[in-house]
Amino acid sequence: MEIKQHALAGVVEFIPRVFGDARGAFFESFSARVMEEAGVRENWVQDNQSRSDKGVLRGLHFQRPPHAQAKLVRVAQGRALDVIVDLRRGSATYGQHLQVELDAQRYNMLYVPVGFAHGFVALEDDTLFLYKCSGYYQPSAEGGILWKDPSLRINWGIDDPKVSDKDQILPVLQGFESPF
Ligand SMILES: Cc1cn([C@H]2C[C@H](O)[C@@H](COP(=O)(O)OP(=O)(O)O[C@H]3O[C@H](C)C(=O)[C@H](O)[C@H]3O)O2)c(=O)[nH]c1=O
Repeated sequence: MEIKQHALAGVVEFIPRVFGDARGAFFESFSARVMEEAGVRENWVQDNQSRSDKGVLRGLHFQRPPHAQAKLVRVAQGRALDVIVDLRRGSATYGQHLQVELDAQRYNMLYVPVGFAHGFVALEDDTLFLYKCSGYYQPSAEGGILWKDPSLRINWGIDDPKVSDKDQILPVLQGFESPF
């Protein structure tokens, strides 16, 4: 397992060893020991899975404390461009974002600490997006930032994504009071 510390403090990418053979492929999709080695210490309490066709964009979401969630995200089928935005008020990289392509060839995974808004756009049909959460779903604590906020300068690589009505009315970062 390759462990890559990204420029946004605390964000870690895991690139597992994938064992291919004539039958297909195998890889370890979660190891508490590897998390410990990487300094990731979370109590994962909920696994989520969503399926999205090409062009579907979900995000940018978070849950406010005390229901904030760290996430460990990966793609089990297809490909997605994952995007996280640093909303930690004390962070030197506040408002900055990171993009990581997740796919079902390398099976790379991204650890997203508490304090980030998270979203992705599916790059292929039938993209299966799986993620662990360190907090349970709490609808009343849901918040987010508008995916196309011009101040974020995110290049999603797609002009007209399919976005839920709920996500189309999320606030922009300017004037936003981060809860982190
Ligand atoms: C997130 C969630 C949703 N739901 C229900 C609520 C709705 O009836 C339905 C779809 O929810 P939503 O439209 O919020 O799903 P996404 O747009 O994929 O939301 C996710 O999108 C981005 C990528 C994230 O990082 C978050 O984990 C999450 O907000 O599933 C649940 O029952 N439990 C849950 O944990």
